[in-house]
Amino acid sequence: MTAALDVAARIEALRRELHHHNYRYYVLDDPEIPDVEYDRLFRELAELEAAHPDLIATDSPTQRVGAAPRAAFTEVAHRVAMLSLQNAMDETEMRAFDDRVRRGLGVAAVAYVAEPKVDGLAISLLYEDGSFVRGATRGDGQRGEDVTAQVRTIRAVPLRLQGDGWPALFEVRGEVFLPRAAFDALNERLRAAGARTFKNPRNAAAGSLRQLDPRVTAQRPLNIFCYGVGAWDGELPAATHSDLLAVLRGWGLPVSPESLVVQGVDECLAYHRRLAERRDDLPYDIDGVVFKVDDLAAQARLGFVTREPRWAVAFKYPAQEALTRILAVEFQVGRTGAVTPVARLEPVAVGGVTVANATLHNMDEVRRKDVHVGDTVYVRRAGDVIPEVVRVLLERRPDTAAPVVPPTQCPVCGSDVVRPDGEVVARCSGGLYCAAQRKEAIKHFASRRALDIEGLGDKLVEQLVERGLVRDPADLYGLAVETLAGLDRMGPKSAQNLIEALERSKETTLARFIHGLGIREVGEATAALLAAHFGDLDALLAAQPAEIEAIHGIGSVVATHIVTFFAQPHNREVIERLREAGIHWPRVVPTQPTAHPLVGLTFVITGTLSRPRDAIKAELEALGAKVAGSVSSRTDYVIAGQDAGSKLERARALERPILDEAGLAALIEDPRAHDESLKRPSSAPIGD
Ligand SMILES: NC(=O)c1ccc[n+]([C@@H]2O[C@H](COP(=O)([O-])OP(=O)(O)OC[C@H]3O[C@@H](n4cnc5c(N)ncnc54)[C@H](O)[C@@H]3O)[C@@H](O)[C@H]2O)c1
Ligand SMILES: [Zn+2]
Repeated sequence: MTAALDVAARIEALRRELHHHNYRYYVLDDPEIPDVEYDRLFRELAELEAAHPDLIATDSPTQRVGAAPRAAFTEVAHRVAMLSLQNAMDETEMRAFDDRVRRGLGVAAVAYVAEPKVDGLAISLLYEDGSFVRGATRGDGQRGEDVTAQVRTIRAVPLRLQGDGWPALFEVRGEVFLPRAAFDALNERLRAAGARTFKNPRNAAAGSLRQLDPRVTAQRPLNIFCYGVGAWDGELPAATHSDLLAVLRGWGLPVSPESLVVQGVDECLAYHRRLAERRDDLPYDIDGVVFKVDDLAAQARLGFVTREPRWAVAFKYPAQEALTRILAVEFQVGRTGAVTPVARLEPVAVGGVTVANATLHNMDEVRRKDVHVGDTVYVRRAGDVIPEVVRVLLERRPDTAAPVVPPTQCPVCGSDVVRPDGEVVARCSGGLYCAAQRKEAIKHFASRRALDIEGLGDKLVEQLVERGLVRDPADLYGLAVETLAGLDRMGPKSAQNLIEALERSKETTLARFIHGLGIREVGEATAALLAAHFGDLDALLAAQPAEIEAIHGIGSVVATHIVTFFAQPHNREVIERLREAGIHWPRVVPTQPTAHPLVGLTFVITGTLSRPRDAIKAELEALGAKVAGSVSSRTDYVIAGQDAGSKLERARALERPILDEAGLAALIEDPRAHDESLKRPSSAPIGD
């Protein structure tokens, strides 16, 4: 007695739950749980109902299709019901389907049409005298939503048919879908706008088509494949489903290029396997292959059960979405120091592979999705992209769930992690030392505009780091000829050349050295300003943020980057070792507030430069110079960019010194050059 009551209660609970999920899925296009979870509940209900037929109710989710139309749309009554499909989850179930079909028809083998089951939503297109007149969603199978205006925005739907021979009135059915790339782009836009994103392309297609404002639909590049017909005036112009598809194609209706006639169940299985291999490469999501009895007369003999035809089956692929638990959130350090959260998952099968990690992008994303360690999450993996945590199931959060705490220290090297205001990405500040950033740091240090180590190309740096010969830029100066000569594509000669280039690079300038350290956002110009201001490295190492920020042309964010960089003990160690290796530079006379190197000099700026003229003007004024609007005999320097016109001509006529941007950087870096140039007669202009 209690057992029977328990069953009835369980059936009731399952129905309530499934109704709720149907509403989220079909009406809101925003499912709470992945399909596999839904299917599990659905199967449990179907089994209980099969064992207790007296408890079946006509409003049970097992007896119906989809959900009733939304009241906001005009309702459309389907002349021929739009049904669902029976499923086969594996080879055994696929063979069982074929057995039922053969027994039903009393034949030894059956020809089927194979069609990819594109993951979108079913649509009915009504044509009258060759013109598109109405589009409708499936709804609950009997009544759908009138989406004519929305369907008109889909370019692939012909508003007027080609050729001839169509009946006065007929209905074609197909699947509207959103290609995966368009789905990614759409979610990106929604995320940027702070709006709710779609879980997958299917929900995005349904949500886009079921927009009350067709202008919104028009912005989403929906597509369609037609796979069948509904109401039809008169005789069908074909005896088989494959011929019918050919007729539709001839009228200009898009049919999947993958559809194919296959003979018997073994060819069905082979087709299913072949398409599985290409699943990730298709530009749209598919969740299986639909096999349909090709002979239309045979289809009619087989007929229907409650919610699905007996002559078709959806042979499913492994689901691309699943539920699992977050065991931990770890932080990975990228090549350029970006620190990214990664979820370690209880391993789960998604899209045919076992997934144990999923990206969480950045801390903003972690907060937006409210991810806690211990949470049950909805993960998705489609195409060849990294699996993603789509959503947290808050109702399944355990009491022990812990918020994600971003690290303050780099998990690789222990340096401080910083995240400047307004930036999304947190970064490790141990650029010179951090193992995750090694290759990039050394490549930059050796580059032409930094220490200019000739012959030390990217490939060679990679080799040196991968073989453990070099861990930071200072290690370069301890390399021996014999070690280098043993590397790929290196001989004794090139090894010797590299050693000599390393030797030459030791004689550099302070600005190049600062630039070579690879401090975030410190490029050549900023390095030159720092060198000019501080004069020597120790003064810079001891500088407070306020002093750096006071230098014209350097903002607070960059000042923070500089101070944080020099505050890392590991970075300092590398700098010390570089100095011990013998790297040196000519002393720079530091800029004193009272003795700016350019005090009293007048500049004129003309032409197009790499930075706004105002920025250069501000920089010059900070160094004590005046910037004038026109060239005269009292002009000390003319800074000329691209396409300079009359001012440049006048400077030449007056024989004033002309500098390009590099010349200006050199002057700021080493103001003594100015004294030199002033000693020269001003009749020797710099530049051409
Ligand atoms: N996650 C949730 O909360 C939730 C809720 C409700 C339903 N669902 C999911 O929806 C599915 C059930 O929905 P359904 O009844 O629409 O069935 P279905 O999607 O499994 O199969 C029927 C549909 O397949 C589509 N289709 C694609 N290609 C086709 C082709 N070549 N020929 C014929 N049809 C083709 C049509 O739209 C058709 O309506 C299940 O996978 C279920 O998990 C999920
Ligand atoms: Zn680090």
